Amino acid sequence: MNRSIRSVKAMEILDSRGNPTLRVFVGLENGIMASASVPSGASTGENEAVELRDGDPRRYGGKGVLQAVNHVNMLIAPEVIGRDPICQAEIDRLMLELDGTPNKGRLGANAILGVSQAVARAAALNANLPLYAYLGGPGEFRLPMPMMNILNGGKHADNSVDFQEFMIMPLGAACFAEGLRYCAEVFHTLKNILKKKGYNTNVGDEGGFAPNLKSNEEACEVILEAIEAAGYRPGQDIALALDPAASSFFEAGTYNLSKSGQGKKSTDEMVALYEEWVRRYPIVSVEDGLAENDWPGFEKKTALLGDRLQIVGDDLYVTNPHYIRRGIAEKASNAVLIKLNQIGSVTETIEAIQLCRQAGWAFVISHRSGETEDTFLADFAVAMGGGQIKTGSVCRSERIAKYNRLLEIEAELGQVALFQNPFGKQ
Ligand SMILES: C=C(OP(=O)(O)O)C(=O)O
Ligand SMILES: [Mg+2]
Repeated sequence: MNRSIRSVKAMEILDSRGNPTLRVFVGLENGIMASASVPSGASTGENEAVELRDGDPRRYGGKGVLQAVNHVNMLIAPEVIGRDPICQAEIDRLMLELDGTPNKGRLGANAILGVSQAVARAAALNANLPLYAYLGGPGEFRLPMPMMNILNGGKHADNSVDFQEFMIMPLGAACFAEGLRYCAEVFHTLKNILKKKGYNTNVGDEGGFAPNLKSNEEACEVILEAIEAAGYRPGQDIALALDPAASSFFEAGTYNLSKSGQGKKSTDEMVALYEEWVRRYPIVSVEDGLAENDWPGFEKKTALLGDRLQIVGDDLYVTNPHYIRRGIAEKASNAVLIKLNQIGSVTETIEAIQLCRQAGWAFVISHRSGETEDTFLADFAVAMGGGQIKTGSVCRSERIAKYNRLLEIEAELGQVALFQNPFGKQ
């Protein structure tokens, strides 16, 4: 049966923050129909590919995406129709050429990524394979270790915490399902502890609690208390990971911890703070501990702590092979956060991951703070085999959808499913 692409159509839907985003449908001549939805960040890196928004204040305060929808329907569709969906790289390259800008500013990275992901899904359905098996091949059966955000601050929450994400990693769990259970139990225990201490238990954009704590340190301490109260050993069973998202509090050359009232810090003082925290708390990973343009700071931090700590670049690299190459040459970190919509196509995201593999660097597949119910990310994490995923807490359905998909994949893989501590034995 003819599997070539018969239709490409986009529509405007809402994401988890109630902001517009795209859903793209790709139909094949043989009747197969696939769709994919595009996420959206809040603490965005300045070099991310362009998320095209209409800017018309009469619709969603200017955040509408009808232009991007129109670009899919009127400009991309005529070029992609008739092509073979298994030619992912060719279709992605074609869209880049059609866009013609270095940052996808004409068509919009949201338009291009929606098509790119829907094409991958259509090809997987056509091959009668689950998406993870189509993208990863028969040798990929590693489930990712959750890096679960359970306490929010920064731009993701209206509270007194400067650092954006305090996460837990169930390093001692024997399988993904068990790891997810560890995390869910700690999440519920944390809620009770926060309540008892008189804090609110509202949640931030990714579903972590957003209490008005007295300091950033208190966030680590209350989570450690929850890990122990839930019956786990901090560091062995469950470790901590942070994403301060430091670009969001970097002002005029200093790190301004204004939400907590802890004052301004220089790069050296921030590095010293992380060194102290790594000694005090069982922290295994810090993402964006410094701002996106603080390359010398990242180098210093990696030289000092890189043998003990996973140092992840998110805003620093924006999933862009160009910046990842620079990071590898300058030893600016030892890991990369991977977000499909920062670069804007499946092929370029895989290229970014290839660079990490070649350098012996770790990579963490990540959601955005604005998500949809799409579970592409879960399959993608298994297919890429990096063994780590960041996809929020367990009280928001758009995040749980990814966890539930990973549970399905683990069950489907059965005996061959692999779940490993990415940092070796604790
Ligand atoms: C997921 C993140 O947040 P956002 O999507 O807002 O960039 C992050 O910074 O890692
Ligand atoms: Mg980040």
